[in-house]
Amino acid sequence: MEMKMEEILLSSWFKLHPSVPSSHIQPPESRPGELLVAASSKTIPVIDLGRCDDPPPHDTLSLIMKASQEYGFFQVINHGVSEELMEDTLNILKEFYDMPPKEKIAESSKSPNGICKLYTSAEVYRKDAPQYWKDTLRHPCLPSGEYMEFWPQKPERYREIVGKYTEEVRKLGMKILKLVGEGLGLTADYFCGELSGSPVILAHHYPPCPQPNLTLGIPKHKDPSLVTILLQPQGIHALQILKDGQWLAVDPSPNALVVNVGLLLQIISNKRLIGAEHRVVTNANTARTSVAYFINPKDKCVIQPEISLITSTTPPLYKPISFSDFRTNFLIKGSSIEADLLYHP
Ligand SMILES: O=C(O)CCC(=O)C(=O)O
Ligand SMILES: [Fe+2]
Repeated sequence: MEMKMEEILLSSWFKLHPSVPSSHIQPPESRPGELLVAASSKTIPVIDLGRCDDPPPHDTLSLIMKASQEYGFFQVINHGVSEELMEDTLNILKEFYDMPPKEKIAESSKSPNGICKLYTSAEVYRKDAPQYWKDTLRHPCLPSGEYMEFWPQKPERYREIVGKYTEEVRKLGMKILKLVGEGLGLTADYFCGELSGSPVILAHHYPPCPQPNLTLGIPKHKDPSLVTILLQPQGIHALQILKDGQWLAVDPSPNALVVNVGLLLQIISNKRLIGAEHRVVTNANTARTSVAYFINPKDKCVIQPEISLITSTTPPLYKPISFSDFRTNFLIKGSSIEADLLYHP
């Protein structure tokens, strides 16, 4: 029997189960075992962007490049996005997820082609595979405001707050991409045009889970973006990154945003920068809402190693692919698309 969307949404039914249903139990090798988790003192770098203009100017740049080479992940503080706006954005999304299922679905189903939508893992992952412990609201957030007429209108201030947040976080993203461009020896505006022309927002909601050791919020993956900027609440250690075979928990710094290199930037930089693998674990006590801002190219952009980074000793590692093909393949295969794009797997 087909289930209705409002019955599928995890945020609607999780309270009904005192234990994790078999559909959501991960196989033993994917479970968030304790053994691989590094000591909590070992975490990703925190970079102070407020010092950007301090001499010597290259300090921030070299910290960003180093973190992007060694971790593919860092947190930024004094990043220019207002604390109040960050709090308002997390709160409005919590309010969204607290609405009755039918209302949530109606508010996120306004676009004719499903570009703005609310989904649960059953819809994007194979239905016969183990499911993940989250729901996601996804929609474009173009600087031009295009598609905003399809965004939720409830909670009442959704468009105002998320519109303002995505505007501010874009400025931060472009600042970081300019520094990365400079660090790679490219022109300052290398990433400014169509390569960063199609940002989207993914607002995730992970309800409390009665048996966190059996489930995952998001499985191990690299982001299909140039760069992702993540807003997350304080006090919950849910995001983990894979570094040298160990899972490192990201310890949310006060008022920080998390920045990570996506697979597209790894390809364009011919692997000078790495898109680190990461995952999200669940917890028994507190619901977690996080907001990922993906800086994505326009569909027609061709993603390939930048020619000026190719030398006789550093030949291109990846085959060219249009972003629209990349996106379609990523939906089917996930991060394993990386191996398909290699010239010499
Ligand atoms: O919720 C998080 O902490 C991470 C989300 C994430 O990895 C993603 O949206 O790709
Ligand atoms: Fe991710």
